[in-house]
Amino acid sequence: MANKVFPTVDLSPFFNGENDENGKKKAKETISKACSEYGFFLIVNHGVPQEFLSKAMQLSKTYFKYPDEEKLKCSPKFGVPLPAGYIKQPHNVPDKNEFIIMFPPDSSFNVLPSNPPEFKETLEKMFICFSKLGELMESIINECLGLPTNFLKEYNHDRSWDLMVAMHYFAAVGAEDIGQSEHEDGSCISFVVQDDVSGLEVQYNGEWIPVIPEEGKIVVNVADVIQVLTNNRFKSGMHRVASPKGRSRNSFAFFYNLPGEKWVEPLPQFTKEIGEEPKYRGFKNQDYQALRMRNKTHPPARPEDVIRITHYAIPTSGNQKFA
Ligand SMILES: O=C(O)CCC(=O)C(=O)O
Ligand SMILES: [Fe+2]
Repeated sequence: MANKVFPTVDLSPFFNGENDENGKKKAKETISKACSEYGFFLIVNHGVPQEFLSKAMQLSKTYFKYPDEEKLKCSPKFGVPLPAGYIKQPHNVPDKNEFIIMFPPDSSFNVLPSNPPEFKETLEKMFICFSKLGELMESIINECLGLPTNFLKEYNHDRSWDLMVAMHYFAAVGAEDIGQSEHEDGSCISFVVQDDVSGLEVQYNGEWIPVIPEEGKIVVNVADVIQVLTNNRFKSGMHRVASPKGRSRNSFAFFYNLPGEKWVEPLPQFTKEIGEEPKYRGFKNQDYQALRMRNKTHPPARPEDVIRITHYAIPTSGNQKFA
């Protein structure tokens, strides 16, 4: 079954030098439409070889099958600002998953597995591939939005806040189990590589639409930072991962982030230059990220108390949804 809603964008024109202007234009139109409606699309010919992705997925599956005592050898270091390493969700949270979080390969926070052999090196290589892909996607989105050349690149110049997560979702046991609860990503742009077990779903027109796994395709979504900068022109899509039935599921997520010290607010191009009121008050990225982290460390009793980007929304008559 192929994806009904989410379009596939061929990125090959962006690797062919200057000579496929038509191909680039088509890709940008598709991306712009998807981002203004629901924020998700898929990419092919993205420059990350399929054999490499399959190998990474296989190594990740092997790792997560190890007994806990082996996996716990990668427990996060004490005293780090953000935990990197192996983490299993506590029993009292609805999300039934475990994962390895990593920062850029040169980060001293990383605690990466020494088994299976080659897993660590593969994760590090993958991080670098995704970081490059993030730069490319950011430049395409910059063009889709008609921003000055290199605007986003200069604004988001420091890659040390990027992170990658190797995820393992446990097969469903109870009816209310969820793989990952509904959320929007707090990044600029996110990438997901899924195995062949479905689960990722995006909210669109009040329905949860599955993003069907297709070999070789990488899922891309624009996230909260882009939504705020563009004053909602591009949407940070709400998504979740359903609990896999019968067998477990593996995926990789890469978050192309904005450095913590950056100020985020709707850009003049999407507000005063076009006569629109800003839909968000400005904030320092790290303050928002800290609130999101608190959602995880101290989950609020009521789902409506989870801090999302709407925390910064300015309630106006034209912004009823956020009031
Ligand atoms: O595993 C997936 O398919 C999606 C993961 C995700 O949405 C996330 O980690 O933010
Ligand atoms: Fe996500």
